Amino acid sequence: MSNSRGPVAVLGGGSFGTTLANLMAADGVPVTLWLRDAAVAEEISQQHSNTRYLPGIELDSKLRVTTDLLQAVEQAPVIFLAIPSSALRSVLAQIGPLLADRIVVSTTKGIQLPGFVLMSDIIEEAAPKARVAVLSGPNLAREMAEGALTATVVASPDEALCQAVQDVLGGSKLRVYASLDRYGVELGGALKNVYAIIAGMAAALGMGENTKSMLITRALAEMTRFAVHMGANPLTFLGLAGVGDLIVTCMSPKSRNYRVGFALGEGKSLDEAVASLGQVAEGVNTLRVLKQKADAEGVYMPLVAGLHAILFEQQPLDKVIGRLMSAEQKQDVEFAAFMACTPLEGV
Ligand SMILES: NC(=O)C1=CN([C@@H]2O[C@H](COP(=O)(O)OP(=O)(O)OC[C@H]3O[C@@H](n4cnc5c(N)ncnc54)[C@H](OP(=O)(O)O)[C@@H]3O)[C@@H](O)[C@H]2O)C=CC1
Ligand SMILES: O=C(CO)COP(=O)(O)O
Repeated sequence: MSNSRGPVAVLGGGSFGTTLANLMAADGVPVTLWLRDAAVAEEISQQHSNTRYLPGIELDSKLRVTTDLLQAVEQAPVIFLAIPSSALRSVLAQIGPLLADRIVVSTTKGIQLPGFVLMSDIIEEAAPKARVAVLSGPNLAREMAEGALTATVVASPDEALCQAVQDVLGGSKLRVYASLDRYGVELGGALKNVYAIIAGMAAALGMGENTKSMLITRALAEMTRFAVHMGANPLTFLGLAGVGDLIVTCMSPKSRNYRVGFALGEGKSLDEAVASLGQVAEGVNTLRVLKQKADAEGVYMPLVAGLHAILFEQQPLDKVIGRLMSAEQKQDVEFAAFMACTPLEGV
């Protein structure tokens, strides 16, 4: 069934699934994109476009598409998942046993209830015998689809698995770095969405460049503090899946989470902001899950608490900002103390 460059299946025909599948197809990898909407499948196959999610992008004519989930995964030793976190369980329920011994790569940047469930947890529950990795980095789909150069991280303690994903996905437009810290990479990808909402809000409110820099830097401190508390390697957050992804999502109006924040800063309600987007912004749900977990674990996350207060506790923005600015003044990079006692390998 396998060789070092495919065949590959990509599940999910939104912005990111279409982009990843298209990159690999253009690079000569045999790839099948699965999506549920027959009209979109027909458009991709006949017109080589996906106007719902990537308007104006011409897709490679070698990209194969299907609405038959079993057919997509049957012959693929490597399977990428680009399904929103809220839908991952229902998709995997249809194919779990088929995934035994396959490489399954989650690109989904969300966390789900009950508790604090990562996408890799959901995959391992549905497909206990799959070889699971996560992929994360500064990867705005639209830019990648336009051919901009970027890099990403594939993370798993299984080095052969990482190598297989590097072989299949790495190409002239995309460098794929490996990491052993799957947990840290997955947390980085999910957590930065929350801070992108805050950054979008700050931009809409006309806040200064110093303010934006402070926000991004303190966001990095906060997400690292949480992740280290949970068992991740702090050094992961200095890499592409940490600071790399945080910078791009907090600075770019192409990020859907940033756009939700911007709409909120313009005075729209959360429902209006999400509805006008028409695509998934994982940060809204992640904020709920993260706040609950940070409280339960006793981790200090003032930015998360502040955004939660604005979005879900009806607290006025100026009061929240006032509280953040008057909080006790602490040490900079205090989380670096962990680095001295944390091994460099993945955990
Ligand atoms: N876009 C990006 O730049 C990046 C996104 N990601 C992550 O990838 C994940 C997917 O995001 P993205 O592609 O952007 O999302 P989009 O909103 O662009 O697309 C969502 C896709 O998921 C499909 N979908 C939704 N529910 C189901 C379901 N129950 N069964 C099958 N398909 C379903 C949608 O199908 P339909 O149209 O039929 O509703 C659509 O094809 C997210 O977790 C995101 O954080 C990661 C890196 C970059
Ligand atoms: O994860 C992303 C870029 O790396 C995409 O971010 P958004 O989901 O906010 O668009």
